[in-house]
Amino acid sequence: MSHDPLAAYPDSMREEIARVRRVVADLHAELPRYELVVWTAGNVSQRVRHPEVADGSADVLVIKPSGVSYEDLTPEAMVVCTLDGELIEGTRAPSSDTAAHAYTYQHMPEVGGVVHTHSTYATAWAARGEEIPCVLTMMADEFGGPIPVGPFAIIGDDSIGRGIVETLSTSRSPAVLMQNHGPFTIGRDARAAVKAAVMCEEVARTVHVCRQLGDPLPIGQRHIDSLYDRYQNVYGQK
Ligand SMILES: O=C(CO)[C@@H](O)[C@H](O)COP(=O)(O)O
Repeated sequence: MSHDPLAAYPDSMREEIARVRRVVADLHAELPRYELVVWTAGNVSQRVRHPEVADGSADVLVIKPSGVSYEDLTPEAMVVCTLDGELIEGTRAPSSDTAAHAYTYQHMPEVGGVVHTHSTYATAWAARGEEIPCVLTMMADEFGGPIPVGPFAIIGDDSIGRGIVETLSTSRSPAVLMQNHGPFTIGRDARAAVKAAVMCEEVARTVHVCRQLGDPLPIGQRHIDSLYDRYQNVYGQK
């Protein structure tokens, strides 16, 4: 009889994992569509919460397999891991950034989605280790201030995840520019994290272009707070 790696999880969680497989597979197509990646250089994940373990310790994450072309990322190709980054279900190894995603979920319980790209303009700011100043109303809306820089960290252990959490735990921004590497974004779900990645690249480009023409004008903190509050709590279809 074949072994079911998800057998220990409640039926409702297994159904949610199947749904999130489709969500995460579909969202990966947004990365090349918005020109945030080349080749396979980006990844998306979403948390699935265990309905009977409130502290999040039994949650899992769904992420793409490492090094697989975006056109081959079907729901069945997605990989399910624990929040320790251990493989639960998948036919290929999970993304090489799984440890960073997992650490973020472990230490930021409100986070439901994580995205990593090497999008050109945001990564250029990361290469300089300079935060993107909040000089656009669009930045105040989505980021609530500057987009911060996280520490230089080498892939392979928890150091990237630690840098993401240390930086974003003291910022309203859903995006962090990991020095010399590129942007990581978070959200209440994977779609929100993908939106943050799209908006991060857009404002990185706009502020870069602005800086070619002169010095951008600052926005007063009172206005940044007001814009952020409106966008986060009023804007759009509720
Ligand atoms: O930054 C890196 C490698 O340095 C990774 O983000 C890869 O570029 C994408 O890796 P996979 O998700 O395909 O494993």
